[in-house]
Amino acid sequence: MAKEERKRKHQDGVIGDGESKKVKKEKKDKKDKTEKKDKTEKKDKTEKKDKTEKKDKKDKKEKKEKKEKKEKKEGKKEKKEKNDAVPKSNAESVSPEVLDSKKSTVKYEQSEAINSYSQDKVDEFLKSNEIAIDDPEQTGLKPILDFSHVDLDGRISKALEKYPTPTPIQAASWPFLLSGKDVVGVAETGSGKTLGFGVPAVNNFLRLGKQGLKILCVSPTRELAVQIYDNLAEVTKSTSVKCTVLYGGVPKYEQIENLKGANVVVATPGRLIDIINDGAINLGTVDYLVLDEADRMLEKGFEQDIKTIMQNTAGASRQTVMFTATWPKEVRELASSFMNNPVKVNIGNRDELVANKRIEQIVEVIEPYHKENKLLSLLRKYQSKNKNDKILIFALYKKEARRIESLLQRNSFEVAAIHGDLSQQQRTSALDAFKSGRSSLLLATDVAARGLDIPNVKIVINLTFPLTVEDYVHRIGRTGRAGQSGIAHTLFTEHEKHLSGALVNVLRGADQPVPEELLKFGGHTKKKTHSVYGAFYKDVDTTKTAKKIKFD
Ligand SMILES: Nc1ncnc2c1ncn2[C@@H]1O[C@H](COP(=O)(O)OP(=O)(O)OP(=O)(O)O)[C@@H](O)[C@H]1O
Repeated sequence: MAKEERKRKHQDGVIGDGESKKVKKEKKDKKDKTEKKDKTEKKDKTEKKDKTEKKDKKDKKEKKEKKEKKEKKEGKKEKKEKNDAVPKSNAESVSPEVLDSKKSTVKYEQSEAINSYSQDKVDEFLKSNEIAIDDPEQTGLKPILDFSHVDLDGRISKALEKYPTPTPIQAASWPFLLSGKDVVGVAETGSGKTLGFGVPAVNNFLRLGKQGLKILCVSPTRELAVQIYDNLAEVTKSTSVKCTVLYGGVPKYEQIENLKGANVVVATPGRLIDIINDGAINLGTVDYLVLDEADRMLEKGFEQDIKTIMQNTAGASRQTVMFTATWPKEVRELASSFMNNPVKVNIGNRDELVANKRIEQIVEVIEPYHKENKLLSLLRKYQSKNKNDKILIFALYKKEARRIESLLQRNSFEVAAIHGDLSQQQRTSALDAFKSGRSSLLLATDVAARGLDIPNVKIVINLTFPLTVEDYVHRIGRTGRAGQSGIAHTLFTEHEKHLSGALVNVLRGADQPVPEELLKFGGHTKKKTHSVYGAFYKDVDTTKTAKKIKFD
């Protein structure tokens, strides 16, 4: 097992539920394999004869399939040539637009309001919001600049009333999602991605009079699954659409009961597969599948689960949607193997790893043994400014989290904690206390790094740097959400020096100051440090000589 993967497994909740089951299953599979081997050898002899006969048949079949494939390809090429004939900048001429997607039932009509605005206006909007759209079919669909520009079911529009305008990721991705296209949406943390994929899903469900279980959204952590569920339940509250959520750490019975009549399921992969194996859910009708935090879902720890889930859904007629704030090159190929000609909507230059620019990033290079005292003084400093400012502290491992939790308690800090040694009930109530403001300090492992939308987190403190710089971007993204500002204060030690180059790039990319001490690790910058993410570093200035930090 790769070192990084092993490290991940020591973290809590980041790896999917049902991990131990997986190991048991592997053992069982191994045993079964040895038994099977003897049988197979005997069988092989008899089969050899049959095979020769079958081979001839197979060859004929393959020839036929090849021919069909070739014909199909030529057909596609013809279609592409047709699309290429529509100039990108001349999208108005396609209006009024009724786009039949590959999913025959889905229709999206570009509204008069959208048709009436000029390409210059569109270009200006795309430019000022740093939106890049890569549409392989060149449909020329324009972004929506206002909620009224899209014909949403009235009950959904009502749920959106509290928001003034669509966020850039919503504006740019909705036309494609409503058209039934596969979409990869990459946008900064806290930029409204949940409604980005949720609203079109529910709208098409209602508009097309769908029935049964149609929408499945898979998320890497239990807390995030619950949050997505809450969002979708809010959007659908005055409709007959039934949403439900499946996650581990709590009894299955009630969740299975709730599946009856569900149209939308939000789930963590481990519990979902468990319920598939119980035969208690049929995903065969699912035609809208979302991977939230998609890069995380495609990492090795989840990859096989995702494949299993995909195989259980409606296949060819499935619309597949992946949303994320970080999109390392290394997962893109795998992602595209699950998708059909996806449209890529990129907000900000997300080909590079970029943090939310509204977050003030402070990085202090310190000696490891100073970390705990430093944490205490930081907490005093930030709490003296405003006692009620919410502060989220990240530790790397649950063992560390436990130690820090008691350190804080000994020093009279009231802290809620969320890590894998706690029961799901304790995790949920700690998160609730922090969300509601009853507790202004939350100590967490990376189980809380991704996706959690906690109002008014003012400060994120990284007590220990995460395993990857992507995780860093997600962690600090718990502040500065929905247009607000925030502070991320990171303690960086020699133990993480292999990530210094990547961190320098993130700081520079967000116009943040780079401490001298961090640059001094420059000579140690490695090109590849994570088995999945691989090299995502730009070159950094390594001309400064590295000064070795001494440890006692
Ligand atoms: N159109 C909108 N206008 C203003 N706020 C919005 C809009 N859409 C969603 N929001 C709010 O923005 C906040 C962040 O949204 P969300 O949790 O979907 O972010 P995200 O992009 O998924 O972040 P992450 O990458 O961390 O998962 C939420 O509180 C949500 O209610």
